[in-house]
Amino acid sequence: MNETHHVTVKEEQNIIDNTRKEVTHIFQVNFFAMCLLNTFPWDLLDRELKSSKTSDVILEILDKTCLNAVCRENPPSLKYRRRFLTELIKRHEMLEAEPLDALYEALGEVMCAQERDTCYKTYLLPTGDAVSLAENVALISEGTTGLVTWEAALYLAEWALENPHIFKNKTVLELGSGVGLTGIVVCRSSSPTKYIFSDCHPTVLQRLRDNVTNCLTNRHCNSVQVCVEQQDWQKVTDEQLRRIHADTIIAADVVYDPDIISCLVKLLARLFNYKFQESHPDVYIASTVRNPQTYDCFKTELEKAGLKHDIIKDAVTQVFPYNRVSTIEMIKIHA
Ligand SMILES: C[S@@+](CC[C@H](N)C(=O)[O-])C[C@H]1O[C@@H](n2cnc3c(N)ncnc32)[C@H](O)[C@@H]1O
Repeated sequence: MNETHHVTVKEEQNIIDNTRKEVTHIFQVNFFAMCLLNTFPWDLLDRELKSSKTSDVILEILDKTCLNAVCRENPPSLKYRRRFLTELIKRHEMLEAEPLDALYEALGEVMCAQERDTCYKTYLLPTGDAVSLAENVALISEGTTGLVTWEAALYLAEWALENPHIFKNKTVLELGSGVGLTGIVVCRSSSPTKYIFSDCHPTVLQRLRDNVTNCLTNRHCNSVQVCVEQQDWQKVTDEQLRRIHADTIIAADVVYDPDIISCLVKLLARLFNYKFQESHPDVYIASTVRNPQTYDCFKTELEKAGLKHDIIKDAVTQVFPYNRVSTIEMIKIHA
């Protein structure tokens, strides 16, 4: 019997449809997280345009990005949308097809509007749910790094999605929460009893409160008790720590400046040495290793404070789009 399988017209159409769905989905995920435009799969789009000989895929992308309801409500920055639409128009022009009115109308709309300091980045969860956070356009502003989501926060959130048991029915304290991505994902996916977001910077705290209020409504996690606290690692009191009584402590990208390492380690040592807690908390810290010297200094300080650590090497499923070139290391600290 001849076992050669000839691809039927229907199967071929299915392959084409799936490829198109995949391309439009990647464009949507990258657009809402405001990924660099050169990380978009433009070559796949070009191929799709050439093979289908229609502009349909461009219209689908437009529908899933600039014209999508999420974009109307929580838009990426104007500059970003302008550059995105300009690139989309360029790709479409290469097809030598009739100009698409919808593309030019969308560009016209963003050309007239006025840029703001704040934009929205939206991260899509595996359930399809969106987490839209108000973030600053600049990586550092108002003297803080806390107004944007950093890669280690996205990594820690991906790890949390795969390890809900670490958080389920626990009181979780997050140090240096920034705009709140990790905690919001944990609260939406892992059913902690209580989640305490914390930071020291007043503008960051205000932004954090807004994001937490918008992203953690009763619809998302009605059983989690959520609060946002001002907590400076240098000033946090025994009374505050006693009241929080955390089972699990997490932090992302808090080891970036040699000046703050010593007060962070002192706080961690206090958390381990408290008599009021029958058992030690579980402490997980995810860090982007930008400067190996700074990171080594953190580990040396941990050792000096009598704290040991294990490197967590779990592979995580990639959920969020971010630059995975830099090394991100997660450690679990123990006494
Ligand atoms: C690089 S950002 C990381 C924010 C967030 N965890 C993320 O990864 O997206 C560092 C955060 O640590 C906070 N931070 C720095 N020093 C602190 C201190 N002494 N006490 C409390 N928070 C601090 C900053 O305000 C900032 O929000």
